Amino acid sequence: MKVTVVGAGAVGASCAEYIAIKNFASEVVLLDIKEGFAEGKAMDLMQTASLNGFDTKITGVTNDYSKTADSDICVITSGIPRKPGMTREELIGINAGIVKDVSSNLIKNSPNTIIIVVSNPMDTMTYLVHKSTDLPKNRIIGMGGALDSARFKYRLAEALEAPISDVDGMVIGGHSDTGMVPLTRLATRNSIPVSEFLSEDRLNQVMEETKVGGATLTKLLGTSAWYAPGAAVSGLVQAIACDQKKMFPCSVLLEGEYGLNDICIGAPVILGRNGIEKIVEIELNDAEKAHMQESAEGVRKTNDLL
Ligand SMILES: NC(=O)C1=CN([C@@H]2O[C@H](COP(=O)(O)OP(=O)(O)OC[C@H]3O[C@@H](n4cnc5c(N)ncnc54)[C@H](O)[C@@H]3O)[C@@H](O)[C@H]2O)C=CC1
Ligand SMILES: O=C([O-])CC(=O)C(=O)O
Repeated sequence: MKVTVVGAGAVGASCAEYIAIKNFASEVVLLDIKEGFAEGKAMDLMQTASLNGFDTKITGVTNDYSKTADSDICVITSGIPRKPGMTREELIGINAGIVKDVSSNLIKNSPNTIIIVVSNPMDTMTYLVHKSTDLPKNRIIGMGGALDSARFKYRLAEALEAPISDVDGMVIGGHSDTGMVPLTRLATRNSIPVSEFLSEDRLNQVMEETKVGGATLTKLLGTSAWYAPGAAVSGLVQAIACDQKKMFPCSVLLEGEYGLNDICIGAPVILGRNGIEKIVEIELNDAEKAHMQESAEGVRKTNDLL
């Protein structure tokens, strides 16, 4: 199993590290445009191999796509991150050109690859890969919901004063400060709806904290987060590489599901060796449906800027 990660910055390197530590891939290629940067990150990571007990071979290259040839999975993290006070959508001007070029170079060298898009604004970048390449829809996956759901569980556990392993929950919709749809109605602690333990006000607070999860970290760090994003990507990569048939909310091209068409937005999917093997349609209540529609309108506005 060969995985390429484009962008050896904060998220790309964290993603390569988690993939290596989980020890399921034979090879990870890190590619960056900055001279020597990916080589340096790869060497540093390889020097953790004997300490962390992994056999994955990590190599770094400067913009040499021939070294990415025949990758089973390619992750795109290249592009600029936001600074405090910015929205993800403001990154479109620079990141759209980067994602278009990078995806085209990747596919030339790995025509059978599955692409995972991370660069922001992620739903629109995922849509751009659909529009600008011939890859079938099951092989283009946007990573956002897996991260947002992890943040949702963190906030739920905090409110419940419970360990995170007691908590389950999912966030669908757009990966934006206003567009996320945390499904509080379906969230549980050990199969019991969290509404049994938390007031509506507290649940609304959890929902709001989840939606601005990325912005909160950006304010604290001065740039956006990388550990949880890297871990979330590694989870998707592992589900595909190991044919796990795991369910994650991912940005996926919808063709009628959730009443939406011609848009990439977060919905639960089953991930296995073919990439997106199924889009799971769950019954939403009226408020959740309205929230999802509103979220889609936001994503479409950003898509219109392409
Ligand atoms: N979807 C999600 O949940 C998340 C998305 N992100 C997004 O991921 C992207 C990367 O974030 P960070 O790693 O923090 O940024 P970073 O600045 O640390 O790393 C980005 C890397 O991309 C490289 N790069 C730029 N243009 C390139 C090109 N044409 N080819 C190859 N490499 C190129 C840069 O040299 C840099 O090393 C941002 O757009 C950020 O908003 C970040 C966290 C979560
Ligand atoms: O907040 C950002 O800009 C980066 C990101 O998508 C996240 O951490 O959720």
